[in-house]
Amino acid sequence: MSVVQTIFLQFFPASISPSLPSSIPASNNISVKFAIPCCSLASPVTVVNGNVETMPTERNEVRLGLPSKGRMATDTLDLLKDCQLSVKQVNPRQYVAEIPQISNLEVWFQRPKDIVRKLVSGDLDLGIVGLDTVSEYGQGNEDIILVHEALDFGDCRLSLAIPKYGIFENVNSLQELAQMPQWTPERPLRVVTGFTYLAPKFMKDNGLKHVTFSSADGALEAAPAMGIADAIVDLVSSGTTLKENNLKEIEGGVILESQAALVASRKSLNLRKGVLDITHEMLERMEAHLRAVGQFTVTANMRGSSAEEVAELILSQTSLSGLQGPTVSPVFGKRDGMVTADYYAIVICVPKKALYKSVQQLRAIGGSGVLISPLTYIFDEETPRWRQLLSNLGL
Ligand SMILES: Nc1ncnc2c1ncn2[C@@H]1O[C@H](COP(=O)(O)OP(=O)(O)OP(=O)(O)O)[C@@H](O)[C@H]1O
Ligand SMILES: O=P(O)(O)OC[C@H]1O[C@H](OP(=O)(O)OP(=O)(O)O)[C@H](O)[C@@H]1O
Ligand SMILES: [Mg+2]
Repeated sequence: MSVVQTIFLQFFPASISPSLPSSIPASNNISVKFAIPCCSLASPVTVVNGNVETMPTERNEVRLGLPSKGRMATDTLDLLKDCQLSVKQVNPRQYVAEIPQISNLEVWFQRPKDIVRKLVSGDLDLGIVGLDTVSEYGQGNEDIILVHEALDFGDCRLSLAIPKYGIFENVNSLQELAQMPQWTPERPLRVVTGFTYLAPKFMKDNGLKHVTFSSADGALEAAPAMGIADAIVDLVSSGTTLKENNLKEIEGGVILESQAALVASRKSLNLRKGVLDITHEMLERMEAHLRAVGQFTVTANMRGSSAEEVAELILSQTSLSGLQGPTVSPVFGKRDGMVTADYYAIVICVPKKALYKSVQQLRAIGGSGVLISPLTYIFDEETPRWRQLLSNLGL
């Protein structure tokens, strides 16, 4: 990690821009903070990697935005709980809370779209929201960084859907939809969606010309049957809502795949004290938990004349190799006054789907006293996502 130097300079507003950025080489990673005396309106600026950045609003606490309601709210709290991060909310109508395990962190409950907006405005530093919301409301803003893009809940896809009936009966791909003679400048394809940024962008990127959009917040699936629209762009998970409303997805019609993600403001990571450390801790806890989901530790006793012999036996079985090979330790006993190891205890890590097969294979090679317990965390040496985040920040 490179060193970030901080230089405090005093200056008057008129002298700010011309000389500073060019005098600082981009590779030097120098952070320059300006204190502006007698001028409460101007924000301090910082130079990171040669770029001038405005300091987000002055405050000391780090802020994490969590969904206040809707289907993501409970799952988000459950994930944090599984990471031993308990969100303490005094009462459900209060929008601020704390996580006692992480000091100086404020939790703010907000609607998902507002979490993204507030990350962009600098009113939040971190957030947990769906990737669909990040893309729709972040609109490609480079200040929003995906810290963990796969939190393993809120899985859905943003998809274009059309009726199964009428003129669409034999239309099964985006290409076929685009080539329908019905769509003209006078009578365009009418699409209803809550994704008013992503949907038009997708249609444009895919060369669909005669399209108009209207927006609605919910129950979009009713619009085609009501005659209000020809097609919809909405989230699909199980596909039940589409099916129940006689709609279908088409080939090439998936706009994006989504699940919950941990996101952060680049500015906050670069400039606000404590944000990078808190992000690191949250990322480590989340990765350790998510890696452990569905994994079990299996311990058993095996008879053998040496640890190597037992290890060889175990490694000869396809379902018993574990995360990094088996741990084999001697179990000592006393025979004829001599301390000997007739048994070896083995410990392996097995995914849930291979659990029963592993037990069968262990028994087949002489394993006994098989104990199984679920894994809570797997902490790796250093998470690739952390390295990627640092490199993304130029650190
Ligand atoms: N059917 C679904 N299955 C799984 N995840 C979904 C589904 N629908 C939405 N999501 C995920 O949950 C997030 C929140 O959706 P939800 O419907 O709770 O709120 P919203 O409709 O976006 O918010 P609001 O009601 O405040 O406008 C979505 O952005 C998406 O990531
Ligand atoms: O494929 P499915 O599993 O049927 O899920 C898809 C539905 O879920 C979401 O609606 P939600 O239930 O959030 O209601 P909303 O329209 O009020 O947001 C989405 O807008 C779809 O309507
Ligand atoms: Mg919804």
